[in-house]
Amino acid sequence: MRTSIATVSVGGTLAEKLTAIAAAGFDGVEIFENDLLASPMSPAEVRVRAADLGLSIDLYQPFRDFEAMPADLLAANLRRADHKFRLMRQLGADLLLVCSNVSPAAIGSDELAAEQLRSLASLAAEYGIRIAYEALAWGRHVDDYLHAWRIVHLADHPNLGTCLDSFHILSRGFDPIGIEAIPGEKIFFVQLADAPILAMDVLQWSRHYRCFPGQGMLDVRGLVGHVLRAGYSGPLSLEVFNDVFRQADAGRTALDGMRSLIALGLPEPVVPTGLAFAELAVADPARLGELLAALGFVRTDAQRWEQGAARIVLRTASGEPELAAIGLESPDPDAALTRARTLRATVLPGEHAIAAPDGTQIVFCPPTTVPRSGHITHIDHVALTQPWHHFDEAALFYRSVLALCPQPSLEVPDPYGLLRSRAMSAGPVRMVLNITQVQGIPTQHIALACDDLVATARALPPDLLLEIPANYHDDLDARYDLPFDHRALGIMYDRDDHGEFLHLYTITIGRVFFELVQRVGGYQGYGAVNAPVRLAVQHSRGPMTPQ
Ligand SMILES: O=C(O)c1ccc(O)c(O)c1
Ligand SMILES: [Mg+2]
Repeated sequence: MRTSIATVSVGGTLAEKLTAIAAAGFDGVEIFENDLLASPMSPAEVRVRAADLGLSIDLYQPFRDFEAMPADLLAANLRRADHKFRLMRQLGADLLLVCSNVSPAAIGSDELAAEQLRSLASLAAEYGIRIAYEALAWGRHVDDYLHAWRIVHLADHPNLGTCLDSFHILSRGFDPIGIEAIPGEKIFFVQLADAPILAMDVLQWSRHYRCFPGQGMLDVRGLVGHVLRAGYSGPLSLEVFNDVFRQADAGRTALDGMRSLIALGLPEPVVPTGLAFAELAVADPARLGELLAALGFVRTDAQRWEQGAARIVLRTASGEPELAAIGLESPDPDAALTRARTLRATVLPGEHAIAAPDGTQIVFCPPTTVPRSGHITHIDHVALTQPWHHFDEAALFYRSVLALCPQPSLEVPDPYGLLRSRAMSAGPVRMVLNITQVQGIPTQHIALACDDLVATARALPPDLLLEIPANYHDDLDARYDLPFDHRALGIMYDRDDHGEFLHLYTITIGRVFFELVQRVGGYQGYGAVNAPVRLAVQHSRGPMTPQ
């Protein structure tokens, strides 16, 4: 399948966009009109530049508010189209996207829409150009892909087909199964975008929050299946409007887009079965060793500390302690590494090691079984702080390379801003991605699963624990009648429909702190309701000093 991407999807000038898109390995581009209008390059120069970079120009877009207009506007509209066809000839593009009319002047008549689109297609044919008609999710009369297809069918012109855009179809909840009823050769173009589920006006949602397939919650993979079964053989093209991507590095965004398309073509990945270890890079392991010993860990060699299946490695390195590597138990480490390589992940020296977007090393390990040795049984989750403009990239990486399922994003108030948090999980493997724009050194934490938190907390020296304000404990007393002394033990608490969650935090050393968690029943979350209190205390303790 050929790959393409709309220039609107990445940041930079048109020239910078084309360079980044070519470097990421795309076959072609959709030229977005705004990018051309703002460019000092003439259409002919753009054509040459794209050709030099090995990119075909697959589509020019958008052409707006054309169909089903009062008869007296048709001539002016065709004149406007004629200008664009001349432009496209210089550009070397032979496909024009016409999106459904949003003008209040548009008339709700399929016959009129078909008739005017037929005139447009006839004019286009004189230039060797074809028209792809797309239903915008907020079109005035046409907002459904099957409605757009009915009009195309009615118009019955060889130079007129339809353009399917996954966002417009899936955002409105339309069933994509209907795609299979459209003859493949009448699907002239396919645009792909994902999006997080947000309750907002669909136009705002589309223009600001689209993301690459796999980064959001829409079933883009399923839609592509329908498109292929319909017999479509043209390019799969990414069309993403995203405020963050516009500001991010074009090369990195384009590569991420390419990764999302590669992932769509791969079989479902091998799912990891456990968190094998967490490795911290530390200059002076003494303080962390002291903390681990207090938590009941036993040192098994110069660098390794273990308790049950929870393994912490302290690797000597300069700088503040930070999380350097995470071990993932995989039923097939070789296959996991091959998949990562296919998805253009950075493969590191050493066995089965790759780099996550934030530089954290991920190591695929074979599963092991370990006897219990204390109350701490294994690593429950690892929380990583991401730079704000790499959040979606990280989500795609953890999903496509590591087979973790994204959970909905949460927003957590911090005294100095807002923290966005998204868990990625597969069974017992849980990672939490946090982004914050709050000034300070971003923290990372390792949450250790414990089978009796009350007993463990009793044995801990209080000066190693984060002190939780009395107001929090007063509120817990108001809400629940808990059978343990949460106040004296410094334990925080949450409950959902499936079970209970008890947790506490250690002090922060460098960038890293530990959380001890006990899940009772089938509690699904991470105690996010308590995170604002934890963040406020961590700020007041001062380890997150502004950089
Ligand atoms: O937001 C828009 O107007 C717009 C334009 C062209 C498209 O292909 C599209 O999907 C959306
Ligand atoms: Mg589109």
